[in-house]
Amino acid sequence: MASGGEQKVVLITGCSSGIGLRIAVLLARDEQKRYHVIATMRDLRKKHQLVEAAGDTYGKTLTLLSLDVCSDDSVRKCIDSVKDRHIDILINNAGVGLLGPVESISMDEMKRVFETNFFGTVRMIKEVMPDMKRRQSGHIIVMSSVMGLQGVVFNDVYTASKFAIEGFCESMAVQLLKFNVKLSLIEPGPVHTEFETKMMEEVAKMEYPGADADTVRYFKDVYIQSSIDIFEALGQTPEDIAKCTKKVIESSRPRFRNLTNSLYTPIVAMKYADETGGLSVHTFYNLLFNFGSLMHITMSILKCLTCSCLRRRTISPD
Ligand SMILES: NC(=O)C1=CN([C@@H]2O[C@H](COP(=O)(O)OP(=O)(O)OC[C@H]3O[C@@H](n4cnc5c(N)ncnc54)[C@H](OP(=O)(O)O)[C@@H]3O)[C@@H](O)[C@H]2O)C=CC1
Ligand SMILES: CC1=C(/C=C/C(C)=C/C=C/C(C)=C/C=O)C(C)(C)CCC1
Repeated sequence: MASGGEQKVVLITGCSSGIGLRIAVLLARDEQKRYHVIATMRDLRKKHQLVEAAGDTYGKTLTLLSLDVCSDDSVRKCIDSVKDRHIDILINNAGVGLLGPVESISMDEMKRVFETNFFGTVRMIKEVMPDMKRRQSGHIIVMSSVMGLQGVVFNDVYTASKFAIEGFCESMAVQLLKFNVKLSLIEPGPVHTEFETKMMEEVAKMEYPGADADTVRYFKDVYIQSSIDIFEALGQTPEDIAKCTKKVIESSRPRFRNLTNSLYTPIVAMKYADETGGLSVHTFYNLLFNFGSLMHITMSILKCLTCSCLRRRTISPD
């Protein structure tokens, strides 16, 4: 038990892999044992990776519960099973990606993304926030994305789901401040997790019916190739994001927005440098369609351009 205070109860969604798993393990392994981690996942048959990574913290500072963010029943049952429903820190991490030409994506697939990324997070906050407000304490963390701030071609629906959650949180944060409840967004750029692998597997097997041949070619031959370069040049590890999240939790005055990748900051900065939106739209167009083959070099230049001023605006894992 932590000396000089109670352990904080941290509930995390989507811990079967990737960022959620790494946050759960990092907090459970805290040397001062300041956290009791409730790691949740929708399918407990996928617990092995987490259990292995948790090592001897499993059953001590880390416990496992089943939770599907898309189900009212599952969320209610899970929170009711927590002692006194007391959660100090809620980490909304569960999320799914969706990539490809909009013409070939069914409305049901699009709704599934919003059900998980937007309504799933809202459902969790709705369930946990009233107790936090009553206690006048708590911290809600939301795993957003750089795509919550800026659109990326062929990620139209995923981007929209993250924009939606950014808008929701930006509104919510003001009210919560009145009740001494903190709300922070974490905004990673590309991160090497199953998120990336799952999407690449999808792309390999999909035919993209409904989209014309040129669009499919731009998507597969131009976007996907550039995206691979960008992941290679700028990709962070899930451990990096876990460290950034821990820093935000442990900060005495946590920021509302937390970009994690200083190499991606110049890309986001374009949005704020030109409020008409022209700069980002035309730069992205040029990067993709005019200098596509130079993406490697472009990414290197981007690294050089990342001045210390921009670095200071991100939360670094170290
Ligand atoms: N990887 C990246 O480049 C980036 C990711 N993010 C965000 O980070 C978060 C975590 O993604 P990441 O770790 O990369 O990807 P992973 O695919 O590795 O992890 C996603 C997790 O969400 C879970 N999940 C999906 N649907 C539900 C649901 N209905 N209920 C509960 N859990 C669910 C998955 O569980 P299951 O195994 O059952 O599918 C899995 O545990 C997401 O919100 C994503 O949008 C943000 C920026 C960049
Ligand atoms: C292709 C391309 C881009 C791609 C960015 C990517 C691939 C970002 C991935 C972010 C992820 C995976 C976020 C998850 O939430 C840029 C840089 C906008 C520039 C224009 C061309």
